[in-house]
Amino acid sequence: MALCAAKRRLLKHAGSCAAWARLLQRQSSGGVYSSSHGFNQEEIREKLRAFPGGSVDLLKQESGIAVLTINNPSRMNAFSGSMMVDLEERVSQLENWTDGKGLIVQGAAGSFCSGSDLNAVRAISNPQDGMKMCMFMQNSLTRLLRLPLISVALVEGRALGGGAELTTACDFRLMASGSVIQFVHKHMGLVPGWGGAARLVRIVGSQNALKLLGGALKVDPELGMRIGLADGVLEATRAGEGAGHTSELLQQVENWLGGYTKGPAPVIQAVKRVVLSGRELPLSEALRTEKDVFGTVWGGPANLQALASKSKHK
Ligand SMILES: CCCC(=O)SCCNC(=O)CCNC(=O)[C@H](O)C(C)(C)COP(=O)(O)OP(=O)(O)OC[C@H]1O[C@@H](n2cnc3c(N)ncnc32)[C@H](O)[C@@H]1OP(=O)(O)O
Repeated sequence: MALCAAKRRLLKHAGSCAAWARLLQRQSSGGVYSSSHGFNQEEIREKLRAFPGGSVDLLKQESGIAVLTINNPSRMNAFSGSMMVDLEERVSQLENWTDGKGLIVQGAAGSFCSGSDLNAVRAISNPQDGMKMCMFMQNSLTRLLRLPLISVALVEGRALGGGAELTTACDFRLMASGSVIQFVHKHMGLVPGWGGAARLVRIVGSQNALKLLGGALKVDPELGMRIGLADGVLEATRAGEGAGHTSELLQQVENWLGGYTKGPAPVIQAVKRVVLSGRELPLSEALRTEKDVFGTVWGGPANLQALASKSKHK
């Protein structure tokens, strides 16, 4: 009898593993463009690598929270071509991180990101190359937002242009006092192209998005909180800027994120998946996905443990 129950549990677990694999496939293969759209990833990678400088660094921590750092301080963390390729590679690593629960995206040395590197932009200003860069970055940022991790942008200093778009590819944004998010595209004769407009509308609504893009408004933490672009304001206790100041802010963000990532990785990842489905899919498809995700945690170790401990939620 006990053997049968154990076998049933094992079969159920195998079944949920298969469901899990299907979900991973469905949600993380998730770029927007493929070869059917004339998108040749290898070709654009090669082109982008011709504009080197800076890096995008990934630190995966035992806590299940990773830190992704946009690192090009001499250009206010602008994205060179090679950094765009780096970003895509880091997203791939995060897609395969089974123990992951949360992600913090930050800029190095006290500033978030000043968008695309204007030197690279000038060199690829022809429409064909611009489209390719745009598709490449849309794919990477869409995959970033679709990671089964709860993500937060730590906005310190300035997030301009593509940097502002990057903040919208995270689930949450926490703004340090004195920081600014600004969609400066209009001043550059542009509109967002990294998916930032589509995501912004979903975050702040079309009225606010139109104001932010049409006016190239500077969003400080106060305005950010008012329109729902910011989810919190970070106040450092140390005066000024510098390494201590930055690591104090990072610690504050880790603590904040810890409030949402406490628990086993499969459960936290399942939470992100059901919210992501609700956000992106038509209702009937979202409901079916929710059922599949539910199947991955129902009768799982955390669920059985909670049942055994007769937990109460007072
Ligand atoms: C679809 C994507 C669309 C886009 O992202 S378009 C790009 C939008 N971003 C911009 O236009 C940013 C332009 N930069 C600025 O406004 C200012 O540099 C910024 C960020 C406010 C900082 O101002 P300051 O604090 O006065 O510092 P600064 O101007 O002396 O800058 C320090 C060094 O960083 C460089 N830098 C800043 N942003 C850059 C960028 N995006 N691409 C390439 N280089 C960039 C800047 O040129 C300067 O370098 P250098 O010391 O003169 O060699």
